[in-house]
Amino acid sequence: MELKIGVIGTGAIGQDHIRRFTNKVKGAKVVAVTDIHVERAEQIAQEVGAKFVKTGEELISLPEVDAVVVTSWDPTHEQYVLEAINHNKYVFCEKPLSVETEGCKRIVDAEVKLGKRLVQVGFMRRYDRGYMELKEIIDSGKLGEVLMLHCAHRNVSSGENYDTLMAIVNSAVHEIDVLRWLLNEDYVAAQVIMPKKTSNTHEKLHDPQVLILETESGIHIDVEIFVNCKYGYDIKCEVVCEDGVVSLSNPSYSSIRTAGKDFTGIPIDWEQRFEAAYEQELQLWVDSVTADEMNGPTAWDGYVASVTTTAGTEARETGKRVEIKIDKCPDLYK
Ligand SMILES: NC(=O)c1ccc[n+]([C@@H]2O[C@H](COP(=O)([O-])OP(=O)(O)OC[C@H]3O[C@@H](n4cnc5c(N)ncnc54)[C@H](O)[C@@H]3O)[C@@H](O)[C@H]2O)c1
Ligand SMILES: O[C@H]1[C@H](O)[C@@H](O)[C@H](O)[C@@H](O)[C@H]1O
Repeated sequence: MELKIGVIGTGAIGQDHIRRFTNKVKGAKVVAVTDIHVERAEQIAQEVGAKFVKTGEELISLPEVDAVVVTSWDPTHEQYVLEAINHNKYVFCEKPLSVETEGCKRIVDAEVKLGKRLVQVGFMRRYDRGYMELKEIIDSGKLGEVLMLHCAHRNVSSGENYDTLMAIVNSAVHEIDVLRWLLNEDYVAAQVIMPKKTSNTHEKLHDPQVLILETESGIHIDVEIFVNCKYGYDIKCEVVCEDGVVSLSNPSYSSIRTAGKDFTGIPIDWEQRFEAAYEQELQLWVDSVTADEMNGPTAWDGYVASVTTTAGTEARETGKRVEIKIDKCPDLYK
């Protein structure tokens, strides 16, 4: 039996996910879509044989929709996730779970009240082979204790609507989630350094920024966020341990050597860099919904990410080291 999915938001990643559900993921079918950009959504609905509906609320209430995917703009996520929980339906929500920590908390409270986990957050890096290998090496203890992590999150360019706030809330949120998963510990403090601003940005965006995090055991993490780096989509993560260093490398299957130089490709965007991770993420989500048991990144992970990004924002605004205080984790998420 196929899982029948409704997708809210048929923009860039919404279309990518619809394509994956249609062509790659086994056991699922997109049966309904909605977007405020009606014409495009209607066309996509027609292409995949789905129904177009006018609103997210209407889509969630359709009896033929078993599970919901939220790929609309950040500020709309919370309302649709809460609505799906009200309808007792599984929901996959792209990050961030909510633009406010209080919003994430409302979602966590709704799940706790229901006594069941229905939400998965789109932190796809946990499904990337590179990060999985780093985790395996760290967990094996072969290199001793982890001491420091040096990371970079570089995008080729950012749009006019991408502002200073988003560097941490929209981009570094991926590192915030995946590094916590990698190290199996939470953060205790954040600081932000604002280096010299690139000329390839606009007035509302200070680019690059450096986010510094400290974990419970004292591990130091620095994350460079540079979203107009121009040359490629470059995600770096170097883990410095007591007895060695382990680093992420970009997936690359060939290189060219000529005229005394060695050229290796760099992915151009997140879609290319994390293609395999997105596919695995959605396949495992479909499998877990079908088995009626969630096992991906939870609403609690979305909440912790939000507490951390909020502390990062405060640290940037005040120029101070800000402590990160996380509520007690409810039993539902242990
Ligand atoms: N995991 C990742 O790597 C990743 C990558 C890209 C985007 N995202 C997240 O996915 C979301 C979408 O990003 P995008 O790049 O596809 O943006 P986008 O602007 O291309 O698409 C968003 C779509 O949502 C629609 N929309 C907005 N409000 C709506 C509403 N109330 N009801 C229905 N449709 C609505 C817009 O019309 C648009 O078509 C964002 O939250 C973003 O943070 C995650
Ligand atoms: O929304 C996108 C997306 O999450 C990408 O994975 C990230 O690299 C970008 O910086 C961000 O703007």
